Amino acid sequence: MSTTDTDSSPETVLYASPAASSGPKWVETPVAYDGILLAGFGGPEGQDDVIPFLRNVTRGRGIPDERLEEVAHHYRHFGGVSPINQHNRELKAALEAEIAARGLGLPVYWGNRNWEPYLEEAVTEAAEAGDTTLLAIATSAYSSFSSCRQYREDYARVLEATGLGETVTIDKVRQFFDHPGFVTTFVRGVTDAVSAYVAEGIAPEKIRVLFSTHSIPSADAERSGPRDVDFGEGGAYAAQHKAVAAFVMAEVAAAVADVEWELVYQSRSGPPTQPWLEPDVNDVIAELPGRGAEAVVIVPLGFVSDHMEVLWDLDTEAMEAAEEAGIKAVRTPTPGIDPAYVSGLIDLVEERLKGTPKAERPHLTDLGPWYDVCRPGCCENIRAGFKPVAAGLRP
Ligand SMILES: CC1=C(CCC(=O)O)c2cc3nc(cc4[nH]c(cc5[nH]c(cc1n2)c(C)c5CCC(=O)O)c(CCC(=O)O)c4C)C(CCC(=O)O)=C3C
Ligand SMILES: [Fe+2]
Repeated sequence: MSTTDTDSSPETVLYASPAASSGPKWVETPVAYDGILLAGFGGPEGQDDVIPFLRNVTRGRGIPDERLEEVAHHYRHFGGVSPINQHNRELKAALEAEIAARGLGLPVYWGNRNWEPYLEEAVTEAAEAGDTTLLAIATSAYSSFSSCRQYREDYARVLEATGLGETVTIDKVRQFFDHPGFVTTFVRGVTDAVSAYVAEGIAPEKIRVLFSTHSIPSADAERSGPRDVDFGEGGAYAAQHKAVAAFVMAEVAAAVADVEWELVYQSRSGPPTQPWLEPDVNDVIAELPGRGAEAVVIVPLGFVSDHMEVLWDLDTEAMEAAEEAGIKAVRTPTPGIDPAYVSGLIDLVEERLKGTPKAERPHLTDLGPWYDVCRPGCCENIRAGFKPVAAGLRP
């Protein structure tokens, strides 16, 4: 399987033209970006925010009220506060420090898709400062509607809503699932966890590593990534996770021991009649003792920080499942503001500023380095219908 650009030569990296309204839409020379747009998911920061936030997230997608109540309960348990905004404040500060250390002189504007500060405010602030050629970093590493295209739809929606569509362009860095900066935390976390179990006297054959990511509708998964490349069952989304997990486990085998692993899914929503990616993390944990496991390492491979999906679905529910199953369990860290992750994100910015050829771009799996510019139809979602997107190749 190859992921060469499908409608241009594999070596060709395309860049947005700074002038959105005139001239070619895409050019083949690097762009002098003048600001970074840090795009977050957003989360509530008090009990009164919880329901309005959930309505924002599910707007137009027909999530039943019962499901909203169920999810509201997870937030209420933590005082109505998701840690995700605080993570992004810290990430913004860390990115600014790295940019300053490298003398790049780029401001970072932070905005969220679903809660304050909204992307609208960030883009308006950038435009007011005269920073109109923006490079977005979304806090999301893989390809799928929810993890890539929906961010691009929101950039387009915000440009329209603010009336800045003719003055501001928003490009994005490539999906970074296999960039060393993102993967380092997971390699270290799994290596440490497996080593600790072995040091406790647990044989490697009795250990299982479960890589967990957000479940998505199977139909979205099939459409993840560029339209005309076949990535097998689960599309690019599943293929990317499996490739990164295999890389991590090869590192663990070299450092400690060979350990069995599996990709599992969490946080499913939507009606039971709609197929989503499986198996569920808790179902697999329940079966582990019957398969000879005594200890499990849970790896939040799909997530960049310890937000609600990690705190509730893994640290609360999956830990309970492990206790019920009578096996030992640990959860490894997310990248958060790991210096390797922060510096990796700025490497992604620099490769765009410099126009680093694809062949020289760091990537740890055969699937990468991923596209800078999403191809037409990439990560489409037929349920949500067609909406305009930014940061894509014009059809
Ligand atoms: C792939 C993926 C990521 C990873 C990529 C990325 O990070 O972007 C992600 C992240 C997140 N998802 C989050 C929260 C929610 N996701 C929901 C709903 C959904 N997520 C989906 C997918 C993903 N989600 C899907 C297919 C749905 C259902 C339909 C829909 O709405 O598209 C709902 C609605 C209620 C429910 O159905 O559970 C909530 C509240 C938070 C914030 C956590 C916090 O506050 O700390 C974060 C970081
Ligand atoms: Fe989600």
